[in-house]
Amino acid sequence: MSLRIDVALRRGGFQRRIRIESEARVTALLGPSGAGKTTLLNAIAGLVRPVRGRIQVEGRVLFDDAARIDLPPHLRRIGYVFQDARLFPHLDVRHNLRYGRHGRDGDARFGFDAITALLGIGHLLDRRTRNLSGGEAQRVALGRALLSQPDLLLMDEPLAALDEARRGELIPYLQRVRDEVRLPIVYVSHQRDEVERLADEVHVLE
Ligand SMILES: Nc1ncnc2c1ncn2[C@@H]1O[C@H](COP(=O)(O)OP(=O)(O)OP(=O)(O)O)[C@@H](O)[C@H]1O
Repeated sequence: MSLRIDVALRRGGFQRRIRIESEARVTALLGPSGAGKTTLLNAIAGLVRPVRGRIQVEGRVLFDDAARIDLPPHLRRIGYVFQDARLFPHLDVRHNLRYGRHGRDGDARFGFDAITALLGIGHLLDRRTRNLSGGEAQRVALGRALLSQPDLLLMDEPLAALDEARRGELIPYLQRVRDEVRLPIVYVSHQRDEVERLADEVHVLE
């Protein structure tokens, strides 16, 4: 796992240089509101353009202003899970999972059956998404992200919208993804205890 980031970011009046070098499976970004955590994830995903700098994931350069490299989001091979699941309300769980799937099942790194089993969502496939609990919806969102066959998974406070009990239910699934899926993960959170249960390395953005 390798992540090399050195970027200058600007959003309105916010301006910051962020440097992260990590070989960890799960790299956590911790820091107060407004520290730039979401902005950094968006820069990695290609949704925010850094003023300058370089972003390299697993040896692949996604952005390098000096070399004029700026891959569009759909070519970055990144899965993104947000605070809210953002599932498509008009599709059932199966079609949410199949949305954005790349490659054929046979040669896909993350297969449909393996991912639904890993996340314990096999029994939900025919359900409409509006009837899911918050934790179930997050597991489907995570499955959808993994089935897009990413090289890197970004998670922006995936537990923040859940109550304490649901949070406790979801954490073991996040640990399973960490342990059984060979994929670097960048995990944003406000909660140090949550980060300590999930991350190998913690970067604090002040
Ligand atoms: N589109 C925008 N236009 C102007 N300013 C922005 C924009 N997006 C973010 N900012 C500012 O950039 C700074 C960093 O925001 P960001 O959302 O990255 O912080 P964060 O660390 O993720 O915070 P939180 O934990 O509250 O999500 C904030 O001061 C925010 O107000």
